[in-house]
Amino acid sequence: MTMGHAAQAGGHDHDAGAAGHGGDPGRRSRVAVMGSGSWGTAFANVVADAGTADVVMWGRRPEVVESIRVRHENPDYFPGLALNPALTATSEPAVALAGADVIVIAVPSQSLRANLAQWKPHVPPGAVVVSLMKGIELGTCLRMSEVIAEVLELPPEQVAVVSGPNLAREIAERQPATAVVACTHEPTAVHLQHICKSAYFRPYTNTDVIGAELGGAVKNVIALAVGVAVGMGFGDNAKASLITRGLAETVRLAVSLGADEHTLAGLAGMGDLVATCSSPLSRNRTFGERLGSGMTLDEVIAETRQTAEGVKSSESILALAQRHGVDMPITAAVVGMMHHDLSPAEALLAFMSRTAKPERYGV
Ligand SMILES: NC(=O)C1=CN([C@@H]2O[C@H](COP(=O)(O)OP(=O)(O)OC[C@H]3O[C@@H](n4cnc5c(N)ncnc54)[C@H](O)[C@@H]3O)[C@@H](O)[C@H]2O)C=CC1
Ligand SMILES: O=C(CO)COP(=O)(O)O
Repeated sequence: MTMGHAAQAGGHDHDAGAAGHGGDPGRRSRVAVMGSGSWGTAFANVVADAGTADVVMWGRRPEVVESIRVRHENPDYFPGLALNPALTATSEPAVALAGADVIVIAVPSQSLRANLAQWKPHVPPGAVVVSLMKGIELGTCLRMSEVIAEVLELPPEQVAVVSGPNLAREIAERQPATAVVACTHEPTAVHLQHICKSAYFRPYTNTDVIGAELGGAVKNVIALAVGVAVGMGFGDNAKASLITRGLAETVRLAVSLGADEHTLAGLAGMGDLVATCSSPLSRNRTFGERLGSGMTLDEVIAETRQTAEGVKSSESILALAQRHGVDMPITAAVVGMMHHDLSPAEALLAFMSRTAKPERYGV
């Protein structure tokens, strides 16, 4: 299903128009979307379709930027798909960031810190920075919003997260979807909700940033495990078991880090987990499926063009869990397969031969 631009443009609320942090209630927002891969492009298009803000994208490759600007198309990620003609693009970070009151970031998680260091001199004071990323930094075990706050020296009310069941291709095709906009400062979340709410994209606010981010990061790891099971030829019982026990270990970690467990029962937790683990569009699930079907890790890596965040983040998530004394057996099995030459068959054996337990423990 692809809806025309006229159909989406009217979908925004007028009751949520209060400006966010440092904003001027009467002024139209300027949104910079940093990253023109799959999700950066699809989300920039959502904001342009919502119609309440001017949107400029930043991308590294001049030819992609030129195509977005002139032909309203991102040929690398969504060939043939018409982007909103109001979307503009640049390959100069300083140009994208100039005058932005909202900065949305969609680069691979492990490159975020280096990108922020380059962008920092151009970030306007008072801008709200929104993470679309679903990863945990290697080494520091920090969530993306924590990396943003640390490098840009921003208070929590200027840092937000958008997460949920948001497979980029479906959203680029303007299929209906929901999401969570999380910020500890609720008026900021409401402002961002206003900026990205359209006829096909329905964001809900939440003040639980920790839960929203951990839900998004851990589901990538569980999707790798589900993919492996699918690749090994297993059916829906195995998938449902991994999704459900994956949610259990996500909740254990998130709650021990201060999240509200209701967030993990919501769109950024269960919603995203179900979408990602069920969809052939998921890069993480596809990565796992290739490994489970007998390809070597090197072969899978060579075939994977886009970011499968769970591969690297599985290590930082397991380190975080160990630091907090949280048991995450599926994550441990994924780390074994991704980083320690554990075969899918060995990982399955390790998981199934764990000591018997009550369903609910350690929360
Ligand atoms: N694609 C999806 O459906 C969704 C992705 N996400 C998250 O969004 C984040 C970005 O993912 P995608 O856009 O899907 O990835 P992608 O692989 O499609 O695009 C990543 C973009 O970052 C650029 N890039 C790569 N290395 C870079 C570096 N060192 N510095 C600056 N830019 C660099 C690439 O050229 C590309 O434009 C990830 O954390 C992912 O988990 C979240 C929701 C949905
Ligand atoms: O986060 C996503 C959907 O919400 C996209 O998942 P993948 O990164 O596995 O494609």
